[in-house]
This record gives sequence, structure tokens and C-alpha cells, in this order.
Amino acid sequence: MDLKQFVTVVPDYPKKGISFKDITTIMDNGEAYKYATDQIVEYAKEMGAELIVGPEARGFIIGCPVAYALEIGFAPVRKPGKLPRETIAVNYDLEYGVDQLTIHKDAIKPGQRVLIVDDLLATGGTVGATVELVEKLGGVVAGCAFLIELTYLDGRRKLENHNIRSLMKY
Ligand SMILES: O=P(O)(O)OC[C@H]1O[C@H](OP(=O)(O)OP(=O)(O)O)[C@H](O)[C@@H]1O
Ligand SMILES: Nc1ncnc2[nH]cnc12
Repeated sequence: MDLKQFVTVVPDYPKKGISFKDITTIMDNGEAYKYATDQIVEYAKEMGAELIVGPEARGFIIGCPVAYALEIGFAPVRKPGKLPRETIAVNYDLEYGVDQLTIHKDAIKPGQRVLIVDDLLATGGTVGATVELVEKLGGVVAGCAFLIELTYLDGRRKLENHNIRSLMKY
């Protein structure tokens, strides 16, 4: 399936000069959503993932169905003040802003093989911070999977030695 036909490219959103890749037009097509999920499920199996970790909000949309299909857990990475128990935090840069991400301290077992899943790799700030959170808790990053990679922003640079799979490149 050519997944790109289901991505809607929105120019100048949320700021002038940003070419926004809207994945809601994948999600609202059952066949395309399932196909994208299945591709990441296969990658998760290859990488021996024992837990899926995804940053809010779009990382949940892609990561949760992958975890469900594999019958493994999903641990959310969230913006500050959203997780109710003890967390650790890491700062990160966005293509359009700066923020902080947090995870529950007990979300990952030491040595657990984690697949990080998100909709899109841009500058790599989000996934870089997520890798840091996973590793701080003693998890092993088995791989990072995205629907979309914006190659012109070279987010891969931040993932040096990690396994990466992106289903679509722009
Ligand atoms: O590689 P980066 O430069 O970090 O950019 C990619 C991130 O940006 C978007 O999330 P955003 O922070 O806009 O939050 P959202 O998913 O809640 O919309 C996207 O879903 C990725 O998580
Ligand atoms: N260009 C972009 N399109 C969609 N989501 C994004 N997150 C960061 N950059 C993005």
C-alpha cells in the first residue's frame, strides 16, 4: 500500500515555513491505519520489543495499537504535570518550540527491551529525549519506529547507534 497518499501535507502550519504532515487522514481510513500499524508490529517483533513507549499525543495513536497487537505493555511519555505519580524529566527542542517530557519512574523494568514509537521524526528532539528517559530508567532501546521521517531535518543524527524504521520519508 502507498501510505503517502493518505498523508495530508498542510503548508504553513502551525507557523509560516512549516510543512505539516497530517496523519489524521491515515487514522480515519481503517485499512491504511491497520496497514501502518502492522508494519510497525513486524518491526517490533524483529527488534524483540517487550514494551512500547510513545510520546504524547500522536505517539499514543500509533504506539497503543502496536502494543495491543503484540499483547505487550505501553508506557506513555507526557508533558510535565500530566502523570500522577513520581516521574523523571528531560528537556528537549522541537522543530517549533522547546518543552519537557516525563515518564513514570516505575514504567520500565531494568533491562527491558523498549520500542519507541511516534508518528513523525523531525529534528529528533522528542525521540532523543524519550531515549534518554528510557535509558535513565535502565531500559534498552531496541529500536525507534515512525510513520514519517523528515530527512531534511536530519533527526537521525540524534539517534546515532539506534535502530530506526520510518515507513515514509519526505
Ligand atoms: O522530531 P521533533 O522535532 O521532536 O518533532 C516530532 C514530534 O513533534 C510532534 O509532536 P508535538 O510535540 O507537536 O506534540 P503532539 O503529538 O501532542 O501534537 C510529533 O508528533 C513528534 O512527537
Ligand atoms: N512538519 C511536521 N509535521 C507534523 N508534525 C510535526 N512535528 C514536528 N514537525 C512536524
